[in-house]
Amino acid sequence: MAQFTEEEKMMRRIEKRFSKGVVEYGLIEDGDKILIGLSGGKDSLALVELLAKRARIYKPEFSIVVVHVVMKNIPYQSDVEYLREYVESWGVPFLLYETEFDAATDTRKSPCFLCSWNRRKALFTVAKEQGCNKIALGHHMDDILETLLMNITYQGAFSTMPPRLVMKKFDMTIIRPMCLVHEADLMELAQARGYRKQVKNCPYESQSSRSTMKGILKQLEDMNPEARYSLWGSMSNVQEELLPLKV
Ligand SMILES: Nc1ncnc2c1ncn2[C@@H]1O[C@H](COP(=O)(O)OP(=O)(O)OP(=O)(O)O)[C@@H](O)[C@H]1O
Repeated sequence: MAQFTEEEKMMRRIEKRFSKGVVEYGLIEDGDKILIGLSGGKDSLALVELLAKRARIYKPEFSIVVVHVVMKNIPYQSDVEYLREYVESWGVPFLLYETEFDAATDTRKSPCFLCSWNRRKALFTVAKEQGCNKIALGHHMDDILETLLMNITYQGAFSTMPPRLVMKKFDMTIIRPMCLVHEADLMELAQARGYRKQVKNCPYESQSSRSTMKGILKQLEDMNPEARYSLWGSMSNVQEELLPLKV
């Protein structure tokens, strides 16, 4: 019987969960043109590899293009040449898109909100320019569960970042093909591939509530090793009759 190395086992786990997510949530269809948002972090670097390999398979037939958005007014250095080389090594076209925003014009909104809003706008602009019908983001299962816990705790809403979000108004669909992939596996992949770390020096960056939720997810898994699957399952098993719905 074939013996797999730890690295091969990790890759098989990632590819299996990636394919399951893609099929279960209907993320890729024949004729799709998908724009991948590449931040330079480990998750979107992995997403480029997974989608590039998938695009070589005959069915469904789809094409991909990658964009890295640089926010000129944020002193956040990206190693653009490294990203370009990495993406092109997978045979995928790489685009660089520079934009900026003025945090002083809307002081009611935090710079982080404005930055991510403008980054999202840039992704839509490039997707339209390139004739893409979908935008793929590098969120994984842990990101989605942490957002679920954050939305319950801070927003009082049972919601998260869905694997597939159809935005009718913009004629665009956001997809998260790594929705079932575990972050621990992506960390191993990053090490195995030796991704170059991007210098993060955004003066506004704070990850506090997300890293608290990461800790809570970990505690839940310590209590019940199946907790992540239960949390995930709860999102498609809403028992309305057992909830306090107002009359
Ligand atoms: N500067 C950017 N240019 C293009 N896409 C981006 C950029 N920043 C983020 N994205 C997209 O949005 C997703 C979520 O962004 P977020 O900032 O939460 O991720 P990250 O932790 O910086 O990086 P990654 O998820 O790639 O490890 C990324 O996975 C990527 O697909």
